[in-house]
Amino acid sequence: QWFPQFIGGHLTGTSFGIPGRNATYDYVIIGGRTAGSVVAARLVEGTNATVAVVEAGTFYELSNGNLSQVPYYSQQYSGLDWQSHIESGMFTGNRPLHYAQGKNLGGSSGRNPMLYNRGTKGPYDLWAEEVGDNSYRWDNFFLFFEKSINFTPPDMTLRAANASANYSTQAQQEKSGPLHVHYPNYAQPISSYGPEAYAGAGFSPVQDFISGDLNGYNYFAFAIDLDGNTRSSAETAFFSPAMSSGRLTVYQSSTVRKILFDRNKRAIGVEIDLPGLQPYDLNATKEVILSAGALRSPQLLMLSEIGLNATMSQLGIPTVSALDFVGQNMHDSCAIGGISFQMTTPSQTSILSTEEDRIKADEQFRVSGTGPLTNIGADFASVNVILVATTSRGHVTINSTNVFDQPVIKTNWLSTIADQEVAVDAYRRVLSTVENIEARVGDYTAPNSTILSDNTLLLQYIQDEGVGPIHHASITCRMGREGDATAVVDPKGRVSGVQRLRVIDSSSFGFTPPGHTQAATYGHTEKLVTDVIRDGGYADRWNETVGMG
Ligand SMILES: Cc1cc2nc3c(=O)[nH]c(=O)nc-3n(C[C@H](O)[C@H](O)[C@H](O)COP(=O)(O)OP(=O)(O)OC[C@H]3O[C@@H](n4cnc5c(N)ncnc54)[C@H](O)[C@@H]3O)c2cc1C
Repeated sequence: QWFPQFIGGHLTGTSFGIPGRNATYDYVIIGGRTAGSVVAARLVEGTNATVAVVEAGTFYELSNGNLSQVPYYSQQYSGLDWQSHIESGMFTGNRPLHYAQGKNLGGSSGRNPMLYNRGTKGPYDLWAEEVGDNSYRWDNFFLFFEKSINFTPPDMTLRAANASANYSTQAQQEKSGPLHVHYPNYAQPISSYGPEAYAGAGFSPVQDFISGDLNGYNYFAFAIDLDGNTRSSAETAFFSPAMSSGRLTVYQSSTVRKILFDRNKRAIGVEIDLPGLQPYDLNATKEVILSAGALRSPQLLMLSEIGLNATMSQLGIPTVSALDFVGQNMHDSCAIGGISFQMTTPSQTSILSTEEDRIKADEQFRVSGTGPLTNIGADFASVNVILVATTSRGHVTINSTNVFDQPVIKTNWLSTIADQEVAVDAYRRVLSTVENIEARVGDYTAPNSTILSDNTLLLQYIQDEGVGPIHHASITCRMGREGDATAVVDPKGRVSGVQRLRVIDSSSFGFTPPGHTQAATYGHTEKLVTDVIRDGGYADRWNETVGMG
């Protein structure tokens, strides 16, 4: 049972840094979300170092309670988000669009709808080639995926008989990590029509979405903890358990304004802003690790004098390291809408439309861990279209020296002919699945058949009304081979031109595999933190405690 006043077995308040007071740690981590939580936990486990995490948000269990924890409500939030917007443009019908990024311990893993999948094999091999490090090859990288997760097969005694999910024997063996990956105890009624609909459109079943093949249909797995059927996040799985070590200190609701360097360009700490207090410093005797995510890691590098000379000189920021590609090269998936139609089965929303339904579902969730609240509302027959391997590239930059001002985000979705053609073709392909859904009633409500039959009109419709974020930004501090002038970090995540500073998060990928990005972020972080530990001289202890050769 969850007691909100306890985090990781401690009263809240234990293991917390004292705001306003300078302090010194071996490692200072900026951002306690997905990557930052994993770095903190692995450093505590694999070293005897002291570690501080500075996070602008707080524990989502405290600030957002059940809404963050119960799968069905997982996309509702208050105060957990940075409220960023992307620059509107012709490819998004000039609409202002919110771009979510979690602001809490556990990060976007505490704010996302928890889908867990891993991308396909080839792109990992490409990542390895791009950066000249074979650790990123699928066969080698698998070790890092496995380290994070604890897989549980679907419980078919609780799911409906016509909602069985495939999973591989490989998945079954993945039991040693802290992040729970599981199939909900309830499937959306429409999903039972999925196999027939997708097979009719020429797709085949895949054994799961974590073994390196995404080309086919199946149910998604989610980061859900079977014990309570609540969200399993980087905070619950990694961060909070690590707090019991006594060597992990968290500064919550605290925003890093700047990374500090000595005259030899060595990162020596961070400057923190907490409203109502004078700024104060945390010193790092070994390294500063930047894990502020794909939108805010480049922002913080630029505010810390690392980036494109032209941008920074306009704002009067001097340069410690002139790196032209900070914030450039942003890879991002985008949702492009879908096809709406009426159906005879209950939908995600209609199933809980009355007060009585909600009370019943709540009781079912609490008493037996079953029912609609265990499911986020999307299985595999929701007819959303997402471009997962895009060729359009965006960027992130700054127009202010204040960390509390939003970074400028330009996604440029659908700006290449290739992405435009795939978008139109994807709608056609989806159309052929929808044709086969027996539960569909009548014609489509949107887009109408005139638009659907004309490529130009359809593309315009997608740009004006369909395209939007699914929040998978990455590579804004791109990893490249040592000496690559277009890269920001090397294959160990070390920032070029300075010392003792690494970027470990989704911004420092070398290539973004198709699919959702949290599994790649967990794997990438597990890989880079082994580099931190080895470079810190802790290899022996690491091998002994974690068994990594
Ligand atoms: C709404 C949403 C839905 C998503 N859905 C899915 C999904 O279902 N499946 C999936 O696989 N992926 C999903 N993703 C993507 C996935 O969650 C991210 O790719 C992943 O969490 C990125 O991790 P990260 O560590 O790079 O960044 P984040 O998790 O964003 O962590 C960055 C942390 O740094 C903190 N921070 C930033 N600046 C500062 C500062 N100056 N000082 C202190 N702290 C700072 C932030 O508050 C944040 O906690 C989703 C993302 C979002 C936002």
